[in-house]
Amino acid sequence: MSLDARLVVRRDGFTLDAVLRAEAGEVVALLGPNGAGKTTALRALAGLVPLDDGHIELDGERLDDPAGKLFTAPEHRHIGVVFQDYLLFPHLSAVENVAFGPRCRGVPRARARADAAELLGRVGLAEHTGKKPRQLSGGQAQRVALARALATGPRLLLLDEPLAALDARTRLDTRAHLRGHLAGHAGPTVLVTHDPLDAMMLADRLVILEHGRVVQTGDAAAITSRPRTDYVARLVGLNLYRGRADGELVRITDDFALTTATPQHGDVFVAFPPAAVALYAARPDGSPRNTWRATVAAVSRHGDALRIELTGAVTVAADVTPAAAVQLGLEPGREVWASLKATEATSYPA
Ligand SMILES: Nc1ncnc2c1ncn2[C@@H]1O[C@H](COP(=O)(O)OP(=O)(O)OP(=O)(O)O)[C@@H](O)[C@H]1O
Repeated sequence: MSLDARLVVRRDGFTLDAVLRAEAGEVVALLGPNGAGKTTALRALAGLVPLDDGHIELDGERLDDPAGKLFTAPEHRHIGVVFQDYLLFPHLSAVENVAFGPRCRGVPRARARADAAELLGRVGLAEHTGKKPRQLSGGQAQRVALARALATGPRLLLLDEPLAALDARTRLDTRAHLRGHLAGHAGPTVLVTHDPLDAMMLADRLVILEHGRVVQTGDAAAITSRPRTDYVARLVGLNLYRGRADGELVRITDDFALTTATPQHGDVFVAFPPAAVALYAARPDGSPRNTWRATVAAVSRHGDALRIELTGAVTVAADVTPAAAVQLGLEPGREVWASLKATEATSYPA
């Protein structure tokens, strides 16, 4: 069971053109900012938005192929979908909601109900099978929606912002459970989210979508250590620059260069965490490399630290302790010296 798709959907002022592949049992997260095209991609996979070009192939079977005028209706795709707001039938109980799909496919009532009850038990809702959606908490409704999507034995499972409707506390618990439930699905899973934590905790692989295009793909470790766009760098909290490397020296602009720990040649990215940037009132002694003058543009709270946005030869974020911020008098307009250890800066081919 595998998914092989190139999704092309054209709209006024927006084009989605994304290649998406997922293996059996693999969970792929489509992650991107608002308007990147995540929902459009998911709806195209589900057959709710027709492709303008490209193809969708599941288990080697072509579902959609606009060039060959092939389109498979949503109900014939064998795809399970968990929508963002779950879309449970309000007048049906949890067990009836889950049994609905199999009943529509001709499974006898008693059998469908027994299977549905079994599925609800698996997602920890054995005690709640008779409840209507309005009698369920957000986290419980989410699990009913998941059980309903799995009830027809789908070849592909799609989840649209599966945790977005939940409060922070429920989200934490549900995220942990959801990961386990997804592992029980034999086919590929594609989930859409704009929350990097959801993506990294739930998915085996991340596909980053920006402006309708795939800009980066890889597992969480690869993406977080080697971001390739500003969006991804901000997501994982790294400073990111493009430059030209000649050995350890990377020229970022005409009058700014950084020394890194990783010799490269040609076009590269340079990344380092804000905590690797140290700030001083006067030019620090003994560390001539990677030291530059900067001006504080903004100060904000970031966990236990303060995040200092600096302008100057380059724009950079630095994390300092509140004590250091007070000592240095860090406030917008303050001039400081910034310093970065070469061992903290990584460069990799662009
Ligand atoms: N039915 C539609 N008709 C025309 N344009 C649309 C339609 N739906 C979405 N769009 C546009 O397509 C683009 C992608 O939207 P989409 O909802 O897929 O993005 P998204 O990544 O899911 O964003 P969000 O995280 O905000 O849900 C946007 O520019 C949006 O305005």
